[in-house]
Amino acid sequence: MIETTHLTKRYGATAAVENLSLQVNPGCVTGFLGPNGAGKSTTMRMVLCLAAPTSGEALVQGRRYDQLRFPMHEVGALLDANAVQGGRTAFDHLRCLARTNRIHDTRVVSVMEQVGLAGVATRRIGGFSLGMRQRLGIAAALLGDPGVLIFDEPVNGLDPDGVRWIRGLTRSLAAEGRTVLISSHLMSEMEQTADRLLIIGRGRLISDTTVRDLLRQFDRGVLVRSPQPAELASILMASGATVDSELGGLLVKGLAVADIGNMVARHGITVHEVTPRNASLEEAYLALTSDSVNYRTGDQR
Ligand SMILES: Nc1ncnc2c1ncn2[C@@H]1O[C@H](COP(=O)(O)OP(=O)(O)OP(=O)(O)O)[C@@H](O)[C@H]1O
Repeated sequence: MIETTHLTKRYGATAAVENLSLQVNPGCVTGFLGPNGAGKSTTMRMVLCLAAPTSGEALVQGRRYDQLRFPMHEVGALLDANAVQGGRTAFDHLRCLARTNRIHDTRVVSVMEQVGLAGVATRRIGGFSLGMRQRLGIAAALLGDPGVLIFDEPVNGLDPDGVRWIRGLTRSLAAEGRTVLISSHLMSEMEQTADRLLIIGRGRLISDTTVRDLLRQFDRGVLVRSPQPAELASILMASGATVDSELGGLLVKGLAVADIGNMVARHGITVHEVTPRNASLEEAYLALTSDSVNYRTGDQR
């Protein structure tokens, strides 16, 4: 588990992270979302003791990262895939890391296979594409078989096959009972990968929710078309739903599709269409974070 309590980081007048208290639990993929400059990377860096909090604390498995004796066995992290020495081969890079935590070479071979880099193990990292570096960073994170994984923008630079691979990998790591925290700007990807969402803006927690609950919160109703609109509307409204005329039909809020179906069947009303108009995660996210965006282009104002 990852836990932060009143975590704060200031750089001069900039509050990168402000009084952030959150928990990231095992057994599910937690998406860490927020606009540019929201404080995601700074939070992750404080969890990994790469940046010192101005106040508050961040713990992994109940301890500060710098108190862990063999940290790679407890926490694996990918923060910046380019933070590697280009002159080393992929295998040597991982072997050097492995030795600092007494991890055997056989594990290096096995993680290289797991991330699909076995065929380029003896190539220098300097010639790797961003996607290959991301895979290498993930291999490094997995070396110690840790219970906690922290990935900052892991799908950056990955092709669609790679994106799908990360999705499967993170979901299976979570299914094994690990704690998995991923930051990303790709909402469609998060919709498919994450169970829980921690959304921050300007360093503060905006929402601690699940993908399902967030989508429900921004539910835009169900469009129902019927040749008996007035009769249908009064039945739906009598059950507490809100009904508006829209797009040549009725836009119903406050009732699920199944409830509407049961109701029209019970009252013998003919319907020609029942379409849920779900918000996408991207729409819900944009609505939630619209007040927290730091960087906006002229045409978005
Ligand atoms: N070393 C630093 N010195 C000064 N300011 C910093 C430093 N690191 C981060 N910041 C500032 O802290 C704020 C949060 O930055 P951070 O990189 O954590 O955001 P982020 O959510 O990861 O953004 P992005 O999605 O763009 O990667 C920004 O205003 C950034 O400019």
